[in-house]
Amino acid sequence: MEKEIIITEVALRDGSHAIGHQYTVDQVATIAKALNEAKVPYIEVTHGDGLGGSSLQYGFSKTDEMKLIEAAVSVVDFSKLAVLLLPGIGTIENLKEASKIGVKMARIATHVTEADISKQHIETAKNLGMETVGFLMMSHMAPVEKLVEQAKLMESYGADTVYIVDSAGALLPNEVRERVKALKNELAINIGFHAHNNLSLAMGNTLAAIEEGATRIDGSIRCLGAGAGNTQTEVLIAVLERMGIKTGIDLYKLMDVSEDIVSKILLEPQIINRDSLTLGYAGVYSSFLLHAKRAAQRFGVDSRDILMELGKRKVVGGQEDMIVDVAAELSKEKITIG
Ligand SMILES: CC[C@H](O)CC(=O)C(=O)O
Ligand SMILES: [Mn+2]
Repeated sequence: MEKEIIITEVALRDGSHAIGHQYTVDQVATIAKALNEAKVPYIEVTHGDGLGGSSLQYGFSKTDEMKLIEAAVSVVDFSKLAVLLLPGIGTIENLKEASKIGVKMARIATHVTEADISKQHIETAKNLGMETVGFLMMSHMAPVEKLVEQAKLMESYGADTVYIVDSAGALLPNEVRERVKALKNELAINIGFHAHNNLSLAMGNTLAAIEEGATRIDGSIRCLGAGAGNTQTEVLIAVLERMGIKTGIDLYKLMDVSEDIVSKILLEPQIINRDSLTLGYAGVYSSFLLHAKRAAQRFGVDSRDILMELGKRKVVGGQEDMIVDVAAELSKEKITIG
């Protein structure tokens, strides 16, 4: 049977981390329109930390995300809009509002061991008639059996798809393979994969996931995502075409969106530098990058030391306040030793 891979473009959500949540209505409308013309099936738009993410803890958005979602909805006639929601940050009310605006897919994200908190949100999204995804973040932190157990919970709540999310870009190809294989064996729903390129493994890991049966794949155009970014969408489409795998996306048009539009809004090109590399090496949430850089500057310490310590303490999403605590502790040690 011919393989078909369904892509979700996440630059307008995951990429929000990389630009400090500064998207404007104009930028979102222009990019969404161009992605729609390139026939990208799903486009995700929200604050980087999902609906309701705009806050002191996660960083304030320049523009109300509902305005961004509205702008995207108004320019698409092919692509479907998706939102991310982390229970505890986003609310059922946010979900209802997004659905009313015209969002067709809800991706409910939890830490890999906390799927049980997604029940109410998955069920509500289903009742609203939305396609529903369970998004298991920081998947490298749980053994395969735990991941399967948690994915089964999301399936039992009604999720149409469960994603393995390599939030830290820390998974190795063999670890991706064993995770996808186990989920394929144990679940009846679609399996998805979301990568980060901190160890330069996003493409390799994505191909490994596809080979093991994942059919829902995330990419960010121009690599515009947290940390070193995600699997670069336009590159992935070219590779998949070479492999004879269909996505329905127009490669030339996507290249043009990357080159002519998205490159212009990047603060700096998405590269693997010492900070993003340390995220993957230490197994730290990619969205912590800018917070750690700011804390390093404020306390006069090396951002890599902060990230390594966060990795050692197994800090997870929602514990962003720990970044400042760790930086302060490291600076105190420095003064004491010095
Ligand atoms: C904070 C939400 C996070 O950015 C979701 C995601 O894309 C990931 O865990 O990689
Ligand atoms: Mn991500």
